Amino acid sequence: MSYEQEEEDHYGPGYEVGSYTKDYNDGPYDGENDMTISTNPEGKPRILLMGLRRSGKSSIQKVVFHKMSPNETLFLESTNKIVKDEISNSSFVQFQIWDFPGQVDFFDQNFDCEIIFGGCGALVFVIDAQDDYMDALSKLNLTVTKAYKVNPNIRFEVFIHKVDGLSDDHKIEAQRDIHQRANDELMEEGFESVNLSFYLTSIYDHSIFEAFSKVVQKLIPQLPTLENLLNIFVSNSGIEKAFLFDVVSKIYIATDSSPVDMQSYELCCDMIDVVVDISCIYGIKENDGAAFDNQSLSLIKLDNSTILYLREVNRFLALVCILREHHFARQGLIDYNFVCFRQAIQEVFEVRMQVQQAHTNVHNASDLIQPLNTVAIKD
Ligand SMILES: Nc1nc2c(ncn2[C@@H]2O[C@H](COP(=O)(O)OP(=O)(O)OP(=O)(O)O)[C@@H](O)[C@H]2O)c(=O)[nH]1
Repeated sequence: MSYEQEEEDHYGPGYEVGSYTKDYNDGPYDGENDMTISTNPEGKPRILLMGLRRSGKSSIQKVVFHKMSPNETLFLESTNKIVKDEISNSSFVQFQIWDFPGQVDFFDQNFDCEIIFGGCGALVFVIDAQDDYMDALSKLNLTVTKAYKVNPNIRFEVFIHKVDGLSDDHKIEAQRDIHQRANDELMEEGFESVNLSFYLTSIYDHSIFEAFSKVVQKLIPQLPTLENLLNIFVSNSGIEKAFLFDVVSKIYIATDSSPVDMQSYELCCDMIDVVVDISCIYGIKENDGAAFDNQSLSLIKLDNSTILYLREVNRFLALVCILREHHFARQGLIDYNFVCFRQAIQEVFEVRMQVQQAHTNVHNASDLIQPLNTVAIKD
């Protein structure tokens, strides 16, 4: 339905929304005591967190996925074995994060590169920008070249981390310098086809959530479909910007194709916090006491004639939109288009579920005859 023809919109308030999501098991579980790890049997993408000691790997994982407040990370102990964390809190955000100890030694015979890098979707390398980063750059080079030889499909993501302590000029300079040195070194060694992406991050602001959103998005094969749906939705509803959020982690798994500015993203994150907090305090506790359900909806009017509008998409996903107040006069149209959008998302889920099911069946069958490290990880 187009923005111009809103007169005819009808939608029923009692529409049924199914959820195609699984229950999730939150919380970390310890990995094995050694470095011999088997591949994830469900074929979920795996994200590796690597970097020197105290660069901030565990803090990132705890803040983004376990709601730890940044100040509490001061008390985190050093990781001395691989910690595997299953992130399955949304149908689209399902992956494993493996947090590596800073002193990991690739030449240790317990470190099986084939298994570790073979089943990996993305490798996040964390560099402490407040420290001298020359050692980190050598380790980055060693890690990337080792991993690339085993699996050239890995996405390499470099977090230039702890930038909260740096001035704006210093940040830009650090990024330029690290970018140049890392790429020059790879070129010299003949790895010119390796592509590194760089992000300036800190756990003390939203930059770490934004960066992780981009890392995760690259692992979602349905991303172009989701972006397309969002583009259609915003252009027909008079909306300026829309984010599809994973509510628990506040990672956005897709947005429309207009550029993302940090302020808009932060506003939307804050809105999710408000909705979840209010629901937790005043919401009616049903069976599972969830603070976010299929009735979740919120509207916030800002004093600059802007509206933030949140709607539940499924048990784990929310759509958060930013629009001008006068466009919200046509709320009926927006809501009707939203119902169409939600329906389309469900169809994407259904297809995805079928593909995953088929993948699991193939995987189970192939387990009998082939070693685990040859199993495809991506959906
Ligand atoms: N200023 C600042 N400090 C941070 C940031 N992220 C992490 N830290 C601090 O960095 C220190 C080390 O963090 P960890 O998460 O334990 O580092 P790690 O890389 O997991 O360390 P290992 O387990 O030894 O490999 C902690 O004191 C954190 O509070 C950040 O964005 N900014």
